[in-house]
Amino acid sequence: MASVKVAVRVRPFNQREINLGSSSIIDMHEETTVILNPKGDSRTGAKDFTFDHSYWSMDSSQMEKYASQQQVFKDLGLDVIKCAYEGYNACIFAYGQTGSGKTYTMMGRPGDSGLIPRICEELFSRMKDETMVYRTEVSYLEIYNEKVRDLVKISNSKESHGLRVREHPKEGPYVQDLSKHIVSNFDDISSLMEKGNANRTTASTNMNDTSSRSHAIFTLVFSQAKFSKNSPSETKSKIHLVDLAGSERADATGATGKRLKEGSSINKSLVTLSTVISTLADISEKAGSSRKAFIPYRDSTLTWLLKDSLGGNAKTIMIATLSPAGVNYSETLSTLRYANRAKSIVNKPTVNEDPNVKLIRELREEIQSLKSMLSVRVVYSSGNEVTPKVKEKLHESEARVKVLTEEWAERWGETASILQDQKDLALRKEGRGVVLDSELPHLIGIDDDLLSTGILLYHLKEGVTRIGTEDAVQPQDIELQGPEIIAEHCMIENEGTVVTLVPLQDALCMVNGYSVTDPLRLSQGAVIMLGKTNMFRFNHPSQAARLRKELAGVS
Ligand SMILES: Nc1ncnc2c1ncn2[C@@H]1O[C@H](COP(=O)(O)OP(=O)(O)OP(=O)(O)O)[C@@H](O)[C@H]1O
Repeated sequence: MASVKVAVRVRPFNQREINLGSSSIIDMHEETTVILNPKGDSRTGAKDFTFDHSYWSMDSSQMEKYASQQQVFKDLGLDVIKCAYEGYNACIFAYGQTGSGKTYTMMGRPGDSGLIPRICEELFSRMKDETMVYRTEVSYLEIYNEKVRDLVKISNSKESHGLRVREHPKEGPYVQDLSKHIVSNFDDISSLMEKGNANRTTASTNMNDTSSRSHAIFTLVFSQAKFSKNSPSETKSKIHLVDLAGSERADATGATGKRLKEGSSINKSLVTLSTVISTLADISEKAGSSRKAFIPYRDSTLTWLLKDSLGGNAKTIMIATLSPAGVNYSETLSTLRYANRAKSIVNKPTVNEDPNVKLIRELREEIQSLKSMLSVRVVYSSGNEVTPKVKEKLHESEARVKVLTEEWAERWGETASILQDQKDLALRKEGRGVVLDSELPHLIGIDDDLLSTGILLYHLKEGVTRIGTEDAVQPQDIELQGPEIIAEHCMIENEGTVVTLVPLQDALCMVNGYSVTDPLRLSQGAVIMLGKTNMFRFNHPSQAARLRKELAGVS
């Protein structure tokens, strides 16, 4: 059980508020936030709220009071990193009036990054255990007018503007056909983030020049696996980092037409969020009551997708952002009340251990206890008829552990070797297909065996790649079989931009249907036949990119 952690943060005055001559209505002392009613007197008009953190970020020149992006990250971001490495799901969501600093807190500005980039950077900098295999997958979506849109993989098809939310019986709600990207370093994440941010729906409103009109959910799925002392461990943590669209009043934003429609959709999600939060808070406050309350997760796309983060299997942090200005008193008070309510929500986070690994661990525990049971029986009651049954159970469990461990190791071995190549090779989901991106020149096997189902991709490393059979005296980098393949058949020399096929000892080599006996420079898309049955397509990604550019310049 873990209560939702709640923080509030007040930003500096913006130009509009300065022009209006606004005075500050927010004060903070340690964890307490005090809001003054600009119309009341100091005695009757002050209300105070206590949170896990109250961040005063109004004026960076007041160093001792000022809460920087780094401070917020240290308190909240590091919690998320801890969850990721322990295998818990985590969620941070920023809530607040439009223009109050949600995007600044979550994403930040160039040179002054917010929680999301800092969390991603720290996640990678902690991947130090060399015996561990790490896997990080990213997706980025927005919910705009209640529809889910992929922010990284934008296509013009109608479907990508309204992806379906579905629910997996074990893994919970997910977005069907959302693109997922395996990333191997912070730069990979950064470029996805930039792409997604540029695609996010923003607009200028009276309250904020670049107001986010959508709810944005940046999701990291972080897995770790290790095989040590003959036993596997594998955990998976899902982290949602959420920048909500602003809560707003139509009169304050001056919204009409399209902006008003956005406002009502944003509010539909926020109203449902509010109902979900208050129902969950009621449940926790009336713990022990036998009545089962209905929680309307499905009433909005946002709450449905965040179901696990609200009252479920996740450690959740809410950060409520505030304007300091008196003109925003009622909005700010309502944000504080909302945040105060969220403090009561109790989640039920558990470590997400791979089910097979869990089973292996439990069986090992059982084996241990069976063994100690046996040793006690041997000492005190040998001849007892229960012993054969215990022995049989022990053998069964040991055999089962062996099989499960082998299966797991094989599966992880494959994943690990793909991840090893990850710098050059990226597997991404696109629509219903999977796209394999590689930056290095490579050969793709074109198999004429109707029954073969795998895809063969051979990277052509810098220097020489030897191709032949396993019988060759010198070990070959690519071993082939089949008619007319000789022990040392050919070499492929990769000198960066130039890749050359070098046939050896009259070996049967054909390129684009022509027999080749002398070294030949390969060009993008060439079809290579080695022997009578081994056919490959040659891809040179950087050459292809250059050709694409040239073609675009021509048309
Ligand atoms: N703590 C802060 N320190 C300095 N500037 C801030 C801070 N918080 C917000 N700002 C600035 O205030 C402006 C509005 O902030 P931001 O866009 O983050 O608001 P928002 O809550 O995301 O708004 P919306 O809901 O309309 O998207 C931006 O120019 C941002 O840089």
